[in-house]
Amino acid sequence: MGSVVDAANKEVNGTSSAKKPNVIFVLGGPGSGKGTQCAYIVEHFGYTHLSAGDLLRAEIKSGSENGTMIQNMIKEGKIVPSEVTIKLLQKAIQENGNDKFLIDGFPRNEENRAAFEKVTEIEPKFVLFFDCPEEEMERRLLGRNQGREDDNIETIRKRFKVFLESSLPVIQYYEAKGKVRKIHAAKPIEDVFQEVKAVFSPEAEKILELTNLLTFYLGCSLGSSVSKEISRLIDQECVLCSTGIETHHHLFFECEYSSSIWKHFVQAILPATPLNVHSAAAMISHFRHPSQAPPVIKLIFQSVIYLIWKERNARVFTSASTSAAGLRSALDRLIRDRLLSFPSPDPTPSLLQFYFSGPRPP
Ligand SMILES: Nc1ncnc2c1ncn2[C@@H]1O[C@H](COP(=O)(O)OP(=O)(O)O)[C@@H](O)[C@H]1O
Ligand SMILES: O=c1ccn([C@@H]2O[C@H](COP(=O)(O)OP(=O)(O)O)[C@@H](O)[C@H]2O)c(=O)[nH]1
Repeated sequence: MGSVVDAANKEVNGTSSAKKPNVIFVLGGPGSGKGTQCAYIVEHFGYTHLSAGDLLRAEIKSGSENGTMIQNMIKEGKIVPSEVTIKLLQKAIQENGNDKFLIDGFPRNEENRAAFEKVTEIEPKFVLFFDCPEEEMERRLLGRNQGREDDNIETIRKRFKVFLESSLPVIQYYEAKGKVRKIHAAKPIEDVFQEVKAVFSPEAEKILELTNLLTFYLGCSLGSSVSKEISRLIDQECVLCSTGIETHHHLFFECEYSSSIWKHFVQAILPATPLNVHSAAAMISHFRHPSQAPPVIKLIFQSVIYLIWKERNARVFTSASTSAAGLRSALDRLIRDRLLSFPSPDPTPSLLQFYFSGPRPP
């Protein structure tokens, strides 16, 4: 077992992403507080802050050949051509010794996003989205007082329009991938940072790792709403076993209740009980089995995590609870129903037949 996990960990760490910097896109309307919160994140979590707008303004000041073009675009609230901004961002990343960056105010449209991904081959770890009503953003920008040529009411209105028409679709693109962490940004600075801090907490990092690994290995995510809800877990006594603190690791893998669910699939389908997200990933990636195995295993992992999470919520928010045996039966039904809807590969046996070669609930 150890060797399989080691091999998979090596594979996870050895992917090209290990050499690539860790990037978080910080998005939100003009004046939503991106720069302000980035300064706090830098101080608390050691990221390097790269503001695309600041880099463009520095380029104007440097007297570069693009300076006048950039200045005119900013004055009009328009988006500077991708190649100019991406070159500046790439240079800033390369010149910096850090390996984790907040990219603030970029990508501002779909073209920015696609070009950045193509040129740098960097996928953001997640997108921090500061959601703030226009009236509040307008008030803040008019009071910003940094001598910016674009902080006048006429340009501000143009920037809002560009944000709605061009930048929101980028946020929606990442939302569909379960990567957006939305922050309610209309509150006082310290309150906003409390929300930001939760996104960067070790537990949130772990669940991000869990969902990213599952996405990576399973080829599909748990769904953005489930991932978002799971990331809100707070440390309290585990409602499934009442004997541990409900961390993600405990809830999904260590807890007696959960491990009894996993054990149900051991022997016939899974080689061992997954101990953590890495061993889960290892099993998925190193599974040597007939062609039917990968989709079935993928479904088992998704279904177990989903039903454990549902059971946890039922216990936290209602008085209902299901025994481990009851959950195993529900899981069995869920998996069979899902497998019935899968197209059957040739030649037989079907996915369902493969699943039935495993154990049945007692
Ligand atoms: N939560 C907040 N409440 C009130 N004012 C804020 C808040 N966050 C930022 N500001 C102020 O609003 C202005 C715009 O903030 P900034 O961080 O520059 O926004 P952005 O980078 O999104 O354009 C600044 O003057 C800043 O001090
Ligand atoms: O990737 C970027 C970032 C900024 N800008 C330009 O720079 C201006 C100011 O952007 P910044 O992020 O500094 O400020 P915000 O509008 O978020 O307050 C924008 O309106 C755009 O004209 C751009 O073209 N591309």
